[in-house]
Amino acid sequence: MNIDVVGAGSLGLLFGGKLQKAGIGVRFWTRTLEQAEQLQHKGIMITERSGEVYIEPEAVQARPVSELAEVWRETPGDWMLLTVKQTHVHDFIDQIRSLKDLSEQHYLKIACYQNGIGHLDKLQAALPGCLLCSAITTEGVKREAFRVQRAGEGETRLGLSVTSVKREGPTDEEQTIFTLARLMKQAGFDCTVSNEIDKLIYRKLLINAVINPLTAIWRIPNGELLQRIDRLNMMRQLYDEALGVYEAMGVQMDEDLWEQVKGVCRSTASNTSSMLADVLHKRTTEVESINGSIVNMAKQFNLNVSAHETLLHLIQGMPSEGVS
Ligand SMILES: NC(=O)C1=CN([C@@H]2O[C@H](COP(=O)(O)OP(=O)(O)OC[C@H]3O[C@@H](n4cnc5c(N)ncnc54)[C@H](OP(=O)(O)O)[C@@H]3O)[C@@H](O)[C@H]2O)C=CC1
Ligand SMILES: CC(C)(CO)C(=O)C(=O)O
Repeated sequence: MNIDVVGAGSLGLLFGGKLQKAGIGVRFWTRTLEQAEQLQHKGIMITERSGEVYIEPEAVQARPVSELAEVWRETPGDWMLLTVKQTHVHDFIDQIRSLKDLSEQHYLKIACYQNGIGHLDKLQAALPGCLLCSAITTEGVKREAFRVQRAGEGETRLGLSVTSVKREGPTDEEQTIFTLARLMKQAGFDCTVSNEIDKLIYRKLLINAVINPLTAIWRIPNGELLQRIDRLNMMRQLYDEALGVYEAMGVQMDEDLWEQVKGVCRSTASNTSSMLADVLHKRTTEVESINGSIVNMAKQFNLNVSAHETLLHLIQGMPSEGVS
């Protein structure tokens, strides 16, 4: 079994590193040659509550993603874990577009970890023959060079979104996804297959659409959103607007979702949200695929989502190096 991890960032190094430690073959594909070389010289260090996991440099297979298509034609992998940000999905597509006509035996199976929505449609359009599995995870991981810090042990759910086009032919897609889940479990992750993955995608989207832009604008950790009534009111407005859109779309959410949103603020109280981290590092944020998606969905129903729209523009207008 060979797993290709595309994007050796926080999630990529955590999942790839632990899969490799469990004896599964892993190849890391980096954006730059420099990062591939760094991993091969330093190895990978994962710090978790239960201790440290170290992958020796000589055990790390890392190459720049520009070589992926060529290597794949010779030695195809079994699964690809796509752990780049939403803002880099189009670059990934450009790198592997030439693999879109692979044989039936070696078709691409990609597990997509991105927050927000929009990536599945882009991937499906560019790579119509591939199997797209969504990976929704509550892991909280940070990276500094070759070291990753796992905040706690989250849950990962794999599944086929209704937007994924069923592949033709005899392949049993569900069994294939169960196989990936088994490997993840073997590597120590709480990972199962869900037949409600769309609900989880929309739940996560709503949580990110409420917490991320506000923490990024106010530059506060997640828990501080609950400390003042004016912050809570703003959260509630974002929540109500998003829920109105979901209702119009016929997307069902749990009755206690508002409590769940506040629960995430509590359980990740000291976290710097990913959007705040991007703003602080002057990186392009994922706001377009988070609040921007809510705005786009609202347009289809002529709904007013002014809070999402305003935050979308405020965050898009923040200084960035324009790295994507
Ligand atoms: N971190 C977390 O705890 C969680 C993250 N997510 C989601 O998962 C996704 C990934 O997040 P995260 O791991 O934190 O992000 P990171 O920025 O840590 O990692 C992304 C990695 O992808 C690399 N990359 C960019 N473009 C390419 C490319 N074309 N080919 C190969 N590699 C590329 C980046 O390289 P470089 O650094 O050189 O630019 C970087 O190392 C995001 O959508 C995020 O919202 C979801 C749940 C939890
Ligand atoms: C749930 C939350 C808000 C945790 O920080 C997150 O997913 C993020 O920061 O992107």
